Amino acid sequence: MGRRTYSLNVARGAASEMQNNVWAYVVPPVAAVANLILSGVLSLVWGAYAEADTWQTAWRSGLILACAAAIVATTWAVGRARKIELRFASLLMSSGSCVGLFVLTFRGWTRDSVMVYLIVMACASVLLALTKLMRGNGDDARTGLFGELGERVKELQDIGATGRSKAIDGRVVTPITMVAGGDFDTLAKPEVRRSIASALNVPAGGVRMVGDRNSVRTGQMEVSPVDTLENPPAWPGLSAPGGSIADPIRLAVYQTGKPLPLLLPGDPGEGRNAVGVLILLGQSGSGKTEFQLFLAAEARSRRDAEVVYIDARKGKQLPAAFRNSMHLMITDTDEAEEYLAGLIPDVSRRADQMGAHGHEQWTAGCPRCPKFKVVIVDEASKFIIEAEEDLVELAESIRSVGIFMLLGVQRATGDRMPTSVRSTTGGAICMGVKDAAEGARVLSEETIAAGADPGWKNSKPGALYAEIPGTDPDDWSLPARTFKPDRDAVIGELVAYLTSIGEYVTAAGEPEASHDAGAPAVPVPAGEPGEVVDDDDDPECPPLPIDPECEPDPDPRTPLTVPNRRRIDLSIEPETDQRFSPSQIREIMRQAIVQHRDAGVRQIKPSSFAQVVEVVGEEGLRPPTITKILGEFCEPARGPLLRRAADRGVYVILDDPAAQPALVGAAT
Ligand SMILES: Nc1ncnc2c1ncn2[C@@H]1O[C@H](COP(=O)(O)OP(=O)(O)OP(=O)(O)O)[C@@H](O)[C@H]1O
Repeated sequence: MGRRTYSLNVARGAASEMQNNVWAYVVPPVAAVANLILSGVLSLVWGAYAEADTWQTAWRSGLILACAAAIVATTWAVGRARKIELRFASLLMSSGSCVGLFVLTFRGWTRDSVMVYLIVMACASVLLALTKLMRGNGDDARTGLFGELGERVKELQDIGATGRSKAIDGRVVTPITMVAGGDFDTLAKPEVRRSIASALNVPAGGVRMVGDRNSVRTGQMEVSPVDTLENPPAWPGLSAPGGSIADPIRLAVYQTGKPLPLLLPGDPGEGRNAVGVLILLGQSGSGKTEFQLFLAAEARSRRDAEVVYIDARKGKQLPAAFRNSMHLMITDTDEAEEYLAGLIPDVSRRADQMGAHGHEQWTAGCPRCPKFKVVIVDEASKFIIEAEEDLVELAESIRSVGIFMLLGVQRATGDRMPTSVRSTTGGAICMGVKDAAEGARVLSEETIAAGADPGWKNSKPGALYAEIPGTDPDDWSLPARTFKPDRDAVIGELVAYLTSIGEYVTAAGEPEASHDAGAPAVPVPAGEPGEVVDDDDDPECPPLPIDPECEPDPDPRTPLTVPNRRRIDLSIEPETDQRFSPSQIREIMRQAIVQHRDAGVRQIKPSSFAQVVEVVGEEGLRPPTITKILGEFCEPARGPLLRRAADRGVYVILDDPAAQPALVGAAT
């Protein structure tokens, strides 16, 4: 008795309430009968059958009238929140009781008066019972289309106001404004989000509360009814092969279907910082390796990036074609430590190089900046612990010199990820971990408070939350997922691209990595600042358009060294004070290359033209000019006569100027 059970099924948009409380139905008729008995007793001792004088009758009836008025008024007031049916039935019940009590007490019982009383009270009891049975409590939160959700919404209305909901990208977005003095964050509590998720029967992570950064009172509730990340999207291919590393890298897709862009360099124009060090947290099996492979392949396919992949644990298990595609692949712990230690002096070298031409930070498209360096360190915990100071120093300094470092870790506990390192990182990506608390080690409080819960463990590999510069902070608590892994396709496309630009060559049938690390981002125009450029104004030889597929030498300012080896007679005699036009210089160099080829020489370097320099003179053929001209000879428009070899600053002389460059297996 007295137990109530609810069964709620909001998913069907209906709710029902079963009432086992029989008192609710018994009390009204019993009370009506008790009231009748009471009126009989009162009529004998106080009312119609008592020998009362006028004064006694007056004050007794006055008292009963006052009590009756109080009962009727209270019934009316209390029933205000109830539906009109219940209010009417309860008012009929109480007023019927009061009128009946008064009339039967002071007029005496007649058959008609008793029958009228009984009929009215029976009617009121039936109405009450019906209302109870059919409409629950008969109040506004009665079972209905939204069941208890209506009650929750009503509660919400007491503390704030909801705006009109909109469906955006598969989510239902509802603006909420709290009452003055209210705090939107109270809605972001996990228990509130969970009860809303439960009421709506959506996944726990399907309810986000995104606060307004400019107001503590306003925000929006986002409900994602369907988990669109259940099936990861198919890999759409490399996002910008041959493009700049400054172009967004497409690695994952938000739950809303929007791509998650990864922008590694900074952009002062847009007020965006370079990422510098990025932490990738995820337990074993959460999809870190696939993420790193995607990222490495994407970065390697950008013309101005140099990619170093460090995986001392299972690097040797990675496909050979992938390993050979990297500029530098390190699979040995000692070598990795040595490399990371060497990055510190590299930072100051790069800073000097950029500072020399007045750049405060790495700038996309700058011909004098070194290539953007992408260093991916899988299983980085070991290095983080052993080289904490070095990593802190790197994290503080690499951002501006065009280095990005990804540190992949499985745990981010204090012993594996010191606060000193965590506080200097420029972003974090959290894949599946044990629970939200583990994720909170790398994600911000706001992200977790808004509803981010990366506790997928390894049940949803590739699912992640990303806090990275260049993304909307409102999206930091929005889950995303990497593309469905397809290593063969990723590596195949990368190798095809590298082959097409001559940076993936094979020797004896085995792929070889190209090693042009440190080369300038784009071809360097001839001449230093202030120096007279020798041929730009020459109408006979307009400068060729810059071809990203044929990059110049790493550092064209390196002075030429004349090797001690057999010279080839070019049959050109130096003429005193003779000045060569740019087109003549090119012709002489072309002849030199052809003669080298005829003599069986397969590769040349800028230093191979020492004899030409003797003829033309240093003024006409400075090192940057030689580099530029050699670059031009790689152009399809100029033959091509050469193609860049895997080794830095080395060019392969092509047998047939019309031959396609960079065929796999071509001689090096
Ligand atoms: N987006 C994705 N969708 C579906 N499966 C994925 C996705 N990303 C990765 N996987 C799969 O999840 C599994 C684990 O991925 P991966 O090896 O990258 O995890 P990991 O975090 O590197 O694990 P470990 O640290 O143990 O190497 C692999 O079978 C991989 O193919």
